[in-house]
Amino acid sequence: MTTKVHGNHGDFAIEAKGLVKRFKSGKSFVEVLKGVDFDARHGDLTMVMGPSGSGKSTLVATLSGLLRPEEGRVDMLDVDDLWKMSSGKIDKFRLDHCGFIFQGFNLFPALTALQQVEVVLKFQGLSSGDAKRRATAALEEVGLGPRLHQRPTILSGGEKQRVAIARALAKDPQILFADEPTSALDGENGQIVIRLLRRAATEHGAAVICVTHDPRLEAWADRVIKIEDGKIVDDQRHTPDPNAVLASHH
Ligand SMILES: Nc1ncnc2c1ncn2[C@@H]1O[C@H](COP(=O)(O)OP(=O)(O)OP(=O)(O)O)[C@@H](O)[C@H]1O
Repeated sequence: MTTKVHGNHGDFAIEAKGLVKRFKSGKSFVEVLKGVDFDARHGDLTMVMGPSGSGKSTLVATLSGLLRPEEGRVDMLDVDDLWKMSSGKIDKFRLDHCGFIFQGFNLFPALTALQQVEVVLKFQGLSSGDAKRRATAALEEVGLGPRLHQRPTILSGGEKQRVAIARALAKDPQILFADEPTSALDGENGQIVIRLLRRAATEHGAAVICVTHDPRLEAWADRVIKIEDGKIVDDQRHTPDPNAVLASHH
């Protein structure tokens, strides 16, 4: 299975130019993104790092169609200038092509692991049978085959994050956004999660964009972009080590 779909932008899944985002603060505006150029390649795990408040989450929100920038453009897959599209089309694009993983898991309390994943696939238009098969396969891929019928309250933090990853990967997204995906987890579970993100890039060909504070995650990255005070201050390619160790096992 591969999602190496090349849109209009060759190796690039995302190409953004001159992003400016301002928020109102009292009577004035605070500029949180100060003209950011950003790109991400298919098959790369691209890490976005930087201090708290530097604009990482804001950048991801403007790239993924969640937050409209005041200036700049975002080209993604076969879309030129995402923000020129209607909000309905942006939502549809996000649903069809992007997966999201957040720190807080964002699971529905009443649904089992299987239902959490199925619901998204059905929303995308899959039949019940196909949704069930795809959801089961995605949960098995993250090692949750034995937990299909459990609800979030009895799952550990690491298991919940794996459900969220299965939900994001089940639709085989070409672009996967992860915002602090390991920060609520211990080292062992953090390692499971970062390895799954690495695999999403290597084996599924997804462009994985991972926002993190944790410099230890750099070991898995193809590229590390550093942002400070709304500007990109460093951008380095790395050779990832898929077998890197985040924490000693107890
Ligand atoms: N909706 C908003 N309204 C006003 N200010 C905002 C809003 N969202 C973010 N900000 C401000 O923009 C700045 C950047 O926020 P952002 O969440 O992008 O930073 P971050 O680098 O992701 O930080 P963290 O690592 O703490 O999550 C912060 O100063 C924040 O207070």
